[in-house]
Amino acid sequence: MAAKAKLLKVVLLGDGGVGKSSLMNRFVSNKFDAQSFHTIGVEFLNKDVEVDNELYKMQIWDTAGQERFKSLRTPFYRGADCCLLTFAVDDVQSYRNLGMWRKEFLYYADIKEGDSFPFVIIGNKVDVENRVVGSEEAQEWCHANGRMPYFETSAKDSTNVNDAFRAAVKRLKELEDVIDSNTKPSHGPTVDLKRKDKLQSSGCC
Ligand SMILES: Nc1nc2c(ncn2[C@@H]2O[C@H](COP(=O)(O)OP(=O)(O)OP(=O)(O)O)[C@@H](O)[C@H]2O)c(=O)[nH]1
Repeated sequence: MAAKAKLLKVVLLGDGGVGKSSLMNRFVSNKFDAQSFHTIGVEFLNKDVEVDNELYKMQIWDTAGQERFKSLRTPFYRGADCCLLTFAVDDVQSYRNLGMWRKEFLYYADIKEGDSFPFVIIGNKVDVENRVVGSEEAQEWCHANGRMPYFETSAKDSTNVNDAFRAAVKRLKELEDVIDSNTKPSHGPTVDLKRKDKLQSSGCC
């Protein structure tokens, strides 16, 4: 019998119009709609993936980025296993808002600032000619804010979309490995690491 896939709740956040729905649809159905409408509330789709010989069912929650839908999206943050924070490389305000999105997620997911949590940052729309956010600048921000993995994607032409979603699973596994190795018996001082939410940021990768 085939092994059962582990269910992972993945939340997609970012300003309205940066391409969250388009990324989800490209990843799950390999489709792109140039006339994509704003999301109202949340929608989710599932996709099975294999990472390091393990099966995962990624349940991807696409949220409405517009401020007026805040109360509709925030109840869905709790229980998330990973979070993809998205901006568009041709929209500097969406890049400046990354910190706000991170804070909003941690607050409503009830995760303490400084706790270890698998975020991945996505700079979408790299196919456009008028990009205004540079790669290095974005990478530096990711490094300074918990060494989060950074991917530049295009939902339109598929660039890096699979890799960005899979990176969320890999990041989760990396942080779990850090927790596992920290909870193995050692001869050092005893620290209560039974609960994931007590682990401080490990700052790997
Ligand atoms: N050129 C280009 N356009 C894109 C890309 N991804 C999305 N778009 C377009 O950007 C617009 C907004 O895309 P959506 O996927 O609806 O954006 P969203 O982040 O889900 O927006 P909200 O639902 O309002 O939060 C649509 O016209 C898409 O076709 C991309 O990679 N390249």
